[in-house]
Amino acid sequence: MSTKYAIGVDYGTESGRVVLVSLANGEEVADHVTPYPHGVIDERLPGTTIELGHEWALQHPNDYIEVLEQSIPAVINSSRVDPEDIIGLGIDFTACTMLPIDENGLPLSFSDSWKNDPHSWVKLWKHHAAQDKANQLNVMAEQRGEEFLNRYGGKISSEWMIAKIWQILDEAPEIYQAADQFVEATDWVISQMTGTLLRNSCTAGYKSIWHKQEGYPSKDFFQALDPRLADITDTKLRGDVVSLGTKAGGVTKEMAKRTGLLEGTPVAVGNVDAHAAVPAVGVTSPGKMVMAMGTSICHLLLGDEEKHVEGMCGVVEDGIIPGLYGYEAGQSAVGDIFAWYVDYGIPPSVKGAAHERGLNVHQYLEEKASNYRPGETGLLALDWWNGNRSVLVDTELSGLLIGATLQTRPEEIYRALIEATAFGTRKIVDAFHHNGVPVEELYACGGLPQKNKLLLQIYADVTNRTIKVADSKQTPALGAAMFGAIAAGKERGGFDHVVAAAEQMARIKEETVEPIPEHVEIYEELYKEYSTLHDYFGRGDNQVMKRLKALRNSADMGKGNVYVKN
Ligand SMILES: Nc1ncnc2c1ncn2[C@@H]1O[C@H](COP(=O)(O)OP(=O)(O)O)[C@@H](O)[C@H]1O
Ligand SMILES: O=C(CO)[C@@H](O)[C@@H](O)COP(=O)(O)O
Repeated sequence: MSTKYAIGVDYGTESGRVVLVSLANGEEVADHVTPYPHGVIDERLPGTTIELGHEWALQHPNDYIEVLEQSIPAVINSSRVDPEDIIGLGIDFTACTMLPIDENGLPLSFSDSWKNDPHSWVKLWKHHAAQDKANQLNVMAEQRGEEFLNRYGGKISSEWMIAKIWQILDEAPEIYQAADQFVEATDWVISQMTGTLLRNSCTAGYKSIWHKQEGYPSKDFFQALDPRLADITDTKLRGDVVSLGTKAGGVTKEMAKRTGLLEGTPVAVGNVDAHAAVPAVGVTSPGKMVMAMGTSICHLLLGDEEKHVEGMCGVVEDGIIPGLYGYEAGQSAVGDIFAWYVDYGIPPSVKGAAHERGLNVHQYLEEKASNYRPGETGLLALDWWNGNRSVLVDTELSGLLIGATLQTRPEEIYRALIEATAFGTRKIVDAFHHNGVPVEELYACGGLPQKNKLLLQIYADVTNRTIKVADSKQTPALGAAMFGAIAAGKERGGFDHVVAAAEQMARIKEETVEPIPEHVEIYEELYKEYSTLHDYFGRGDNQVMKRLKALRNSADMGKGNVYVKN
């Protein structure tokens, strides 16, 4: 039999990345990136003057289709692989990235009647404007002693499906009414490729409070939350939930024409970006935490039993690898914090100096920051520029930098920001490790490990653990391709289980990043300081961050420049 291939599509925050992968050894034969034409929509609706409020983040559904149309032909053409030999396709996506669709499966934002209402658009994972709804949901669930809350670390996040839907219902009841269903973007894109809409168990489990045995929370719970939500799971969230690797269908004639794939090529049900990365680095057993490091960090871990860990995003049976419990936690901003600093925080002289050296600003600051030893900057930061996902689960928290003096230099702040994100990861590692879900080793994948060596060393030092690094440019896409090959099945040259796919295709570098004992010692001291600040500002002793956000919101309302629904 000739070599067989699969395609994996990774839908990130800013772009979609497509890889064409050999099923013989996981080699990425070709890859192509399509930046989303509309990017992250967080100021105003495209082509209008309709302004969005703070914490809003939307996307354009057509951008996702653009990725398929641009990048799939590009990888087929550059690899010269015969489409006959491309036996399957899988995708992974940011999540919960959700949208309302009509009876024909079309996004409401495509309709002239609704397109000027921001609530008809895709709400990106980092849309944080539903925090109020998440708070109310958490209070209600706790008062009623809802069991499900334990599976989500004690709190449901505002980033997730129910809070986002409830915000729509509250602020735009007409959009709620008009929506036939609310779906994850990952499921919607698959429906556009195959003509079949199925909900995958990964996003349903982690983002929509669905449980393999118990299903969604009870009608009683939704009734208590808001009587208008009572039937939601039978209506707007209806539909089969199927496990990862299930074949959703074959590529339609129309999509075959637009992508160059053969009609009928098997397509797997949708998956989540970070979760797809786990088998792609060869992790199929407990004790190994995978960090998908990019705009944000997602931390994924496997276990034999269901344990409850403070502030984790969720534990879902079969959620990552069938047969095991999959745990997820995360940090809502990591690369995004460095991007913010580089875009808004540095003087022009740094840009000029970087340019002269032929480096981008990140590379320049990394190089200069590498000359400092741990503790030498005298700085410490809290990494909450986009709120705290784990372990505090509070998007209303914000960033903090302490220790700045007239001598403080930009590269020192850059280093302190990296260290802060490493301390945030250490909180997550400790939360699992001390609650019966051991973390022995770390695996790094995503864009950051490829871009910043200093960052990886700091993470190894702060967590005092060895880090293994993915040997793949597009790890989630490689994982998605594995699930595409599972959808195709063994008889067509694919696989019958993800463990078999991982054994053959996973890619990890030989070289590891080891903690440096002298650094570990100093970071242990700094971590104690971080923990004090973390608890003081994050656990209610000092609510200054929330009061500041409330003041900012009132000021904005006064100026009338926040999107407010009548
Ligand atoms: N040299 C660098 N060091 C640290 N962060 C970087 C560097 N270059 C880019 N970044 C950050 O990487 C992030 C993008 O990560 P990537 O994994 O490529 O994308 P995504 O999060 O969309 O999957 C951006 O937030 C950007 O600020
Ligand atoms: O939350 C999840 C997955 O559960 C991610 O999709 C989200 O953090 C976005 O990931 P990226 O930072 O774009 O890689």
